[in-house]
Amino acid sequence: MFYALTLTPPYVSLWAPLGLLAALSILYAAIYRAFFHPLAKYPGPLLAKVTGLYMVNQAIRCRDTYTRYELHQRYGKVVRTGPNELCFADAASIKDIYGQSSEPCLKAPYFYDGFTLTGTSSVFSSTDRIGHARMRRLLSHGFSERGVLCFHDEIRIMVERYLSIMSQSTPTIAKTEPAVELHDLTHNLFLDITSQLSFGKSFDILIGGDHDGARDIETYFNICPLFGVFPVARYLPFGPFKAARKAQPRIIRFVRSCIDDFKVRLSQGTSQAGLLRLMVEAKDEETNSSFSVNELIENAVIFIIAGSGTTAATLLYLLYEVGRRLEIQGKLEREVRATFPDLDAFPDFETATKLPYLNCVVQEVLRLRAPIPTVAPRVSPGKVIGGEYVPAGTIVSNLAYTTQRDGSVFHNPDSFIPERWEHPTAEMKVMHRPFSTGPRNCVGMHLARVQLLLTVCALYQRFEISLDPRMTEDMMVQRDQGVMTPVAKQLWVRIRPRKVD
Ligand code: HEM
Repeated sequence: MFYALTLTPPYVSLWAPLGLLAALSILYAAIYRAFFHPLAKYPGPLLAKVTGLYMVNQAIRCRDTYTRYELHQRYGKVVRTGPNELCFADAASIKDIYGQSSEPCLKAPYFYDGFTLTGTSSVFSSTDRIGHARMRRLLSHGFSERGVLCFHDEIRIMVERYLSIMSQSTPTIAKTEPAVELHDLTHNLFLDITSQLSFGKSFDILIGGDHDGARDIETYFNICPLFGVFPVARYLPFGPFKAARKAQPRIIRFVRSCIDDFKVRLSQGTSQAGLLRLMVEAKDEETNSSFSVNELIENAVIFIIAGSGTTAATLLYLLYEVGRRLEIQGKLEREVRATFPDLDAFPDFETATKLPYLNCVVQEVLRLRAPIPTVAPRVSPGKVIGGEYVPAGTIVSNLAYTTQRDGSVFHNPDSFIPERWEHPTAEMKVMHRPFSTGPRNCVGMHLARVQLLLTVCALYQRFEISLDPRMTEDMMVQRDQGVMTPVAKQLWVRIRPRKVD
């Protein structure tokens, strides 16, 4: 022991000053960030002001959105959520951050760079203004409200399949247990539709069960948002990181083969309508360019990621919120059944989109249970945001989760009241943005609406639906993992096919 002690002085002399220097640098950075940084005047938790690890910890615990919301309740409409980050919840900054502008706040690369398979950007992950505008032009025709109506038949076929699986399950299960679980079935419906449109070939999970490509995409995209924040995570040799790395080349091979097959069918004149066809055939006049193969891969995959879980979660929450309120359910059923009385005639979108109460219900679900009300970070170019100058390079966002619950704009903000949308105020329209707003709003908004309205109309047209008593609010708490989905991953309902004399 004494021998050991006699060895310590040289180490002490080497490490002690280094340790002291490190401690002093950390202390200096913390004091600077808390009291002298250009963002020092903004309120927020002390820990968030001095280290980005505060919000990283919230994200790892799936509490990023909830924590930001709580911070807005505590500190007000502008909160410093990181050493170099401000999170807003007022009306003015929505336009300043996300609106069309000659000085736009571009998407923050640290967040969006992770969403790539090949190293090429998709329309979602692009952080470059000009490159992004080119992709939006290439996609604009097919994603327009008229454009997505070309996919009506593909969508109808899948929804018919979904309904038929439900009516088949009901009588057999009914002998012992008159309930059907809709969470997985609904996710599979939208995975099947989106893969049909994006890859020209459906996963067919509704009829065929598990699909390797779908599993790989889920494995990779559950982890890849971390790659932007911690690039080193791409190379970690264990657990989900390793699984994601292994899935990556398989996804690229799979999507490339779908594209190749599709091009053959296109040349033979046997291909169907869909997003892939739109992308393969699109030409941008302004740059005289088309999508490269890697851009086709990136975009086809991002449509699956951005388009299936979001639409599924919206439908599940609609069935849940409506199912809990008999009065609302009755009103919706009466509207749908009076409009589409013939059970053999599948509802059409042009009629469905004009149903006033249905539209109110969808708006209210998207207000209270939006799938992406989460942080959408942008970089300030150095401009006035929400009335104050925000220095260049500051990460800024405006949280829809908070604005859509603002009690000064939405009365009884935590209650589900579709009627509030019968006469929305101008402020409600600004604060409500489930599909975001401005040049980076959701390109798939019209497609989502077509899928949702057709499925909801067909469900209430054909079935008597009621919530199973086992459903509790705890099961439907939104799990905050980028896309907000029911934590229990279950929605149990009782379903009886309707009979009309
Ligand atoms: C109810 C369903 C949906 C909701 C609530 C929704 C919501 C959103 C939101 C909030 C954004 C902005 C995200 C950000 O800035 O980080 C977004 C972007 C996007 N969404 Fe959707 N989405 C839905 C369905 C879809 C569908 C069906 C597709 C395509 C098949 C799609 C494709 C995209 C893409 C590609 C972007 C990026 C657009 C760009 O940056 O130019 N979404 N969506």
